[in-house]
Amino acid sequence: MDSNQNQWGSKAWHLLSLLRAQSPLIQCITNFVSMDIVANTLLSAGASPAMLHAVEELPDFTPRAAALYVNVGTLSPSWLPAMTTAAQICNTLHTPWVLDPVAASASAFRFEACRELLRLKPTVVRGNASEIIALSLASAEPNASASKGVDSVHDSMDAVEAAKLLAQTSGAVVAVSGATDIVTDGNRVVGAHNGVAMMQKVTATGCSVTALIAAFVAVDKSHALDAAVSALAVFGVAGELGMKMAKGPASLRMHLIDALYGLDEAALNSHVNITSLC
Ligand SMILES: Nc1ncnc2c1ncn2[C@@H]1O[C@H](COP(=O)(O)OP(=O)(O)O)[C@@H](O)[C@H]1O
Ligand SMILES: Cc1ncsc1CCOP(=O)(O)O
Ligand SMILES: [Mg+2]
Repeated sequence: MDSNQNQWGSKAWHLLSLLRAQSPLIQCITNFVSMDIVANTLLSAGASPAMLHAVEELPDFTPRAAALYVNVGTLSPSWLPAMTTAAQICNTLHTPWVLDPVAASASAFRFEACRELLRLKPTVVRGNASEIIALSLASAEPNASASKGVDSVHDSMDAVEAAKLLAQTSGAVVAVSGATDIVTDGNRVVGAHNGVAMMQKVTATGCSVTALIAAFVAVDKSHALDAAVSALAVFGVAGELGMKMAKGPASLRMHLIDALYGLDEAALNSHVNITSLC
């Protein structure tokens, strides 16, 4: 193993250890499908999740969160003001917040909501390749043929230039999940090669890894790219370890969460596979 791998392994372990020690409160405004697995992912990693989305509660609650996670998966008009208000509170308090633009191009309403949220300066945006490609285009209209609902029709490597462009125009660190997870700040591009294909067969694994990115950013606000890469690698390693015990998607879900909870330094160091892509 080369020294870069050792450095990434040490960094990812350091951040996971901080997360376990600090147990940061992560406010999640996320879709109905994902609520259970997102909360269990955050708990097993050491964070403290809370699913709150009533606008009336935000002035009291959002300032207490160490990070905010916003996910538009089951967006409705009544939820959007909660998302934008919570993001604005975070910006005022310099609290990091992370956006998951699920199915960004599914409809004009959702596409415009994602663009409005992007204007509120998320710290990190994590999507699959189709979502990131859709959002990076200059067009004011979504291209419906460029995606299939919540699932990607592109490989993550197809989205490298789109991710760089989106990072440059939004100011966010942009992460694209897939066989290779890609993370860029518009300049550096890093690839995390962990995970197993079966993770795509468990609903809301993408939502879960975005929430995990929020937890990692909560414990290292000033290094969002490193935190995002580490979270993606940790989740991918948990998937690899979980897959050794799993018989299919349902048992992978259970074993991935168990593997994340039990992940130790030796296993993380020996599995982390992160490279610089430019
Ligand atoms: N072909 C693959 N090989 C390994 N890991 C994968 C593969 N596809 C997706 N993953 C992993 O599954 C998780 C969810 O990613 P993805 O399916 O791209 O997100 P989404 O659910 O938002 O479409 C990520 O942790 C990603 O690294
Ligand atoms: C199936 C589905 N429908 C609306 S949100 C959602 C979950 C999407 O989760 P992910 O983006 O992690 O696959
Ligand atoms: Mg998704």
